Amino acid sequence: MQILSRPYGALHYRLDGPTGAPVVLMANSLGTDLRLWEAVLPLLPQRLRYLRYDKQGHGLSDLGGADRIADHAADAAALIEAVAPGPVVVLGLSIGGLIAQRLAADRPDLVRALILSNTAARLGTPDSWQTRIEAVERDGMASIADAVMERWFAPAFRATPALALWRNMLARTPAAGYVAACRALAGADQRQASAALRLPTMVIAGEADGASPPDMVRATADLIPGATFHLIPGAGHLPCVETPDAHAALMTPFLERHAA
Ligand SMILES: O=C(O)CCC(=O)CC(=O)O
Repeated sequence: MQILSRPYGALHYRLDGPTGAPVVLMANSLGTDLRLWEAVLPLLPQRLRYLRYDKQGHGLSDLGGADRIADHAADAAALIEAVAPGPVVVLGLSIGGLIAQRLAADRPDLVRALILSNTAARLGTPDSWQTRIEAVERDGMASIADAVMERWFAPAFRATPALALWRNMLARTPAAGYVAACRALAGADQRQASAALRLPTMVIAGEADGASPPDMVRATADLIPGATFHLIPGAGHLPCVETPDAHAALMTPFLERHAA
């Protein structure tokens, strides 16, 4: 297990791939840990190195209490500086995509190109996040799990035995870590900063995504000059889990081109 020391404690990460190869940083969604990428990782170019991590308050990382996306972006910057010779390609999914956009805005020296999957420059509303925070604080993580599974996955995947594992991952996320990340999402509006981004960017949506529907994702692609928009038919919020072949097929040419 690999650990980066942060002021609040340990940040758990994992680096896979050939020593010295160009690095791709992968930033997870809300309520998931670095296992999010396990199905898609073997399908991506094997000449590259993949740096995954558990954002604070998730997986094996300590709870930092960060309630701003900028704090999560600072963790990502520290990880790149410690582990990878930046600039790197950053792949962020959902809140991970907001972290990626913030990182590219705050530390353009560390980011070579962006893949923004199932995300937007603004996700939900402060009120919708407050409602979710109150539900978790009152009734615990398990109380929101069924509704979240419906937003994460299309019906066909929800009928498979694998659903139980993803439900468990969510339900076992520390409530305090989840709530802190919800607070960061409530305050996150990257629209102005992302409109000023000037780097190669691909944006991916899932046709059946109930958390970041295609129109919302497309609006963010339209905001970033030169960004390309791609839709995965039948995919929900986590195409790296549900349709890894299609997700990898879209990302591979971009990675081959931009991960120097
Ligand atoms: O997945 C994320 O990072 C945030 C978007 C969301 O609300 C996903 C969910 O439905 O839990």
